[in-house]
Amino acid sequence: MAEVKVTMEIGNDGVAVITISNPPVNALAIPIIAGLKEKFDEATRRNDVKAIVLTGKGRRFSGGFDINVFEKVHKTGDVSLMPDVSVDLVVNTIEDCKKPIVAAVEGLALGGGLELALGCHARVAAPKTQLGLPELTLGVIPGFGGTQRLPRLVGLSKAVEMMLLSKPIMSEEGLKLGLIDAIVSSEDLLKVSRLWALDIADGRKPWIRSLHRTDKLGPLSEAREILKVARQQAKKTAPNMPQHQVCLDVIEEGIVHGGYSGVLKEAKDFKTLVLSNTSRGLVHVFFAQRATSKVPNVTDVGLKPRHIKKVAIIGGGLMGSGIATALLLSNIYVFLKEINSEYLLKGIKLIEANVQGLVRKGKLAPGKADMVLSKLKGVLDYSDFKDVDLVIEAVIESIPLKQKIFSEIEKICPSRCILATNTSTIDLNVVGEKTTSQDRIVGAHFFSPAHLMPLLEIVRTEKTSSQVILDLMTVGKIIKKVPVVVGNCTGFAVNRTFFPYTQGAILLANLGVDVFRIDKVISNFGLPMGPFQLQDLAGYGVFMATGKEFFNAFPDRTFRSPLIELLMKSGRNGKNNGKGYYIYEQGSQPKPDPAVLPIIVQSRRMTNIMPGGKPISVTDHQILEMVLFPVVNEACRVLDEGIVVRASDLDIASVLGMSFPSYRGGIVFWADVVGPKHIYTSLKKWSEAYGNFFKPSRVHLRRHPQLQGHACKQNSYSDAKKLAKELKVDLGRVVGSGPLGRIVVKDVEAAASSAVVAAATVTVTSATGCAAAAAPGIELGMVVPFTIMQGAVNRNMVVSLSVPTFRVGYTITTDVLDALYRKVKSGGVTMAALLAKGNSISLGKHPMIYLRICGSNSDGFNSAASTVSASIVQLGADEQCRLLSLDPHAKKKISFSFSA
Ligand SMILES: C[C@H](O)CC(=O)SCCNC(=O)CCNC(=O)[C@H](O)C(C)(C)COP(=O)(O)OP(=O)(O)OC[C@H]1O[C@@H](n2cnc3c(N)ncnc32)[C@H](O)[C@@H]1OP(=O)(O)O
Repeated sequence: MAEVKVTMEIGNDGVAVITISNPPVNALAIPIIAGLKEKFDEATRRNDVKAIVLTGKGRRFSGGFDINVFEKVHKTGDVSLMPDVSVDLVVNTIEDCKKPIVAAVEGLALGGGLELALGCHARVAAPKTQLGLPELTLGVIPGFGGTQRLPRLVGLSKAVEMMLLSKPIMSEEGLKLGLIDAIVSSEDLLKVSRLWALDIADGRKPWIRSLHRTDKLGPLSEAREILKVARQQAKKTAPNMPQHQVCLDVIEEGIVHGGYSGVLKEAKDFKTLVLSNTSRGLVHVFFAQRATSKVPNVTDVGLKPRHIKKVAIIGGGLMGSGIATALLLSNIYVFLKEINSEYLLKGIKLIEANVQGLVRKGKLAPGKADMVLSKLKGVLDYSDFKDVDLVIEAVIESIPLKQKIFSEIEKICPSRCILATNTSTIDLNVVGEKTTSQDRIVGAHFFSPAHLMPLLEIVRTEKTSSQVILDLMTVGKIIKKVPVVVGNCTGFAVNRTFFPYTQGAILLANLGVDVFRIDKVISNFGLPMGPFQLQDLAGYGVFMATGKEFFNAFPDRTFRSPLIELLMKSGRNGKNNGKGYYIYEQGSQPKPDPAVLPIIVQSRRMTNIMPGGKPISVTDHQILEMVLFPVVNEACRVLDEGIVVRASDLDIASVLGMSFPSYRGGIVFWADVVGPKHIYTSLKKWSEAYGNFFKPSRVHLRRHPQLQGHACKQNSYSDAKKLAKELKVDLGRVVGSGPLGRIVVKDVEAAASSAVVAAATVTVTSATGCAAAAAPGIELGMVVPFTIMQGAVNRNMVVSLSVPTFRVGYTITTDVLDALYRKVKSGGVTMAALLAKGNSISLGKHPMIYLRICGSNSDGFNSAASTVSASIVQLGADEQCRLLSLDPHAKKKISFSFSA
């Protein structure tokens, strides 16, 4: 691990170069701040030092104050962990230093990094260096004097814009604004900075203390006007976030009472904001987003991403054209395939419109549009698919059509080619059923509009290879998406978690609550629109189609309402035809349509769920909870089934896929703040009053410690911790079953198994309800310790059986399982079928284990199929597997289809 340190070198010219070294971004960690203080003090003291240059190692000046310290403050509530940098280091040590200090800035100077540079007496930068104060995105304000010095260097308007929008500028613009004094090549940066510092020392260049300047602030009345407009703007754009208004107040303090007074207020208000829930939520999102890049058995097994140069998209509709646009914008060649020239032309036009739209919004230079579009080729057959690296199918949600396409592309595309589907609901095993390339099949679930929405849900099955997942994650990053790897289930992570969102709102409407009030409550909470406006936007057809999937998958907890059908019958189709719950007219905001109310009344009559036939009386707060708690309830199930790698992945997915407010930290984080107990008791109360839709999942209670995240991390026994490290299990996701909820070895083993993608075809449970201790061998009639076996078997599946052996209580060589699979694969037997057969045999041999149908109870052990099968491999029952072939359409039938 690279050392976190500050070094100082003194040259013969009498210039001390102080260098920050804390890779990868030279964050200002506590030891760095202490090191800076020490080196600056030493340089000031020493007679052989005439001037000082401050720089960062590795061509990055600094990414700002160490955000990990915020996290520590959030966990402990101890704000004294924040050192006094602003006055002690930046004002007293740097700005008021008796020797001139020049910042040599390269790569990036963000947040506290830029603030250190602002405290220096001049700034020399390399070309294309990012300069910004993005602290507001973390729920705080600049805290090392940035609110005071930036306006004094670039003027008030620009400084307010940079801070409130958290938008960095490049050094080229910085030079024009006066933030940077000179731009020189990277090679000359230190040389020029040293000379600059000496020039200041010798009076050839001005010695400027930014905090003392007032020339760019303008008259007070003008400044007040700028701040007033900014306040009004922030009220609209950031209504639930305190840091915007505080930032403006602090700037005003400095303008009215002087820079030093502003610095003091800034430091004080910064400490208050660090402790706010907004900062907790945003800092959580910062780390959660970065954590999505770390996928066990994918990103930590030494695989290298392959280069994806050419991509074929099948289907030029809204999704296909959006995905194509995103790829083209990142210089990737795209073949867009349609079934006839009319559709193809339409698809190409949509892409052109997307690109032009970006030009209009200033997001793409006009000269670049042609270059982007030159990488697109429309095709009507597969002849260009022979050397593509990735195919993304984006046709309508029809199983037979998708199956046909996949069996065709499997034959045409090279064997290395990734075969991806953009389905939002259909089981991937079903999509790939007619192929033998299931290891290359993966879900690439984009969100509409695909060229703008940041989330890419990567859906893997138990057969998708790690290499394919890694490649798709890499493409996702290249096209500037945040890829989140999830498991295969109805709706995957985002749609599955949020299906109760619209349903809850419709249920409330049927209970007599006004739909426009519900929308208002939700948008006041921070989502960009309420659930009814969202239905209008998505189109009722989409809503009906996905709704059906959820009704089928989770009949125990879906609410059926005729409302959407009634709306459609009345000629409404949402935004598509300008008429939904709202009226949509060109150029104006959607207006609530009172004419929709009789339709809602009709729906209420038909569902007849209002207690005593009267609308229920609820507060706005209750409305919010009745819409969102069922979502939390489903999130618990999604976590429990291991659909996401870690709880925070669901937070990111909810923020980026559903626009859940980032300052609330995402759906799981928010639930944690609200309190799992309150959520559980509320759901229980409502389920008693209004039915099963609200029934708290059985996993909910078990998940309490999990929702409290870090709490359980500190509450695990050391042997459990050791095992978690070995099995790469995130303890934050583990439910403790030991005394006082502490995590014991057994819990880690169980988590290791369920964290991996759900094989999810069958669930198994033990009649004893818990795992037995590890046995030295398996014998007839024994209770199979499946929770112990699960994790190991699954992990081995996921790394494509590349690990030769594993040990879990006793040793089984995966070669055996591997060899067995190879043997039966050619006969059309899938791994799932093999495992299912294993189950059935185990079932016969071990009476203490029984199977249940998947979906009938989500509290089962999803991945146990593999476990029990491992025992079968051990018993050498291979010849019976040949006969089987799994029909993924009929997952539910699996447990009936095989007899021991
Ligand atoms: C008092 C002060 O006013 C308060 C502050 O300074 S608050 C901090 C202000 N600074 C920021 O907000 C910048 C935050 N960082 C970023 O925007 C981006 O990381 C970046 C533009 C610097 C670099 O982006 P990129 O090259 O894509 O790398 P990215 O993956 O984001 O980060 C690399 C690693 O550095 C870490 N990192 C980045 N900035 C960090 C910071 N300020 N503190 C601690 N860690 C940081 C990331 O967590 C990540 O760690 P990981 O590899 O373990 O996941």
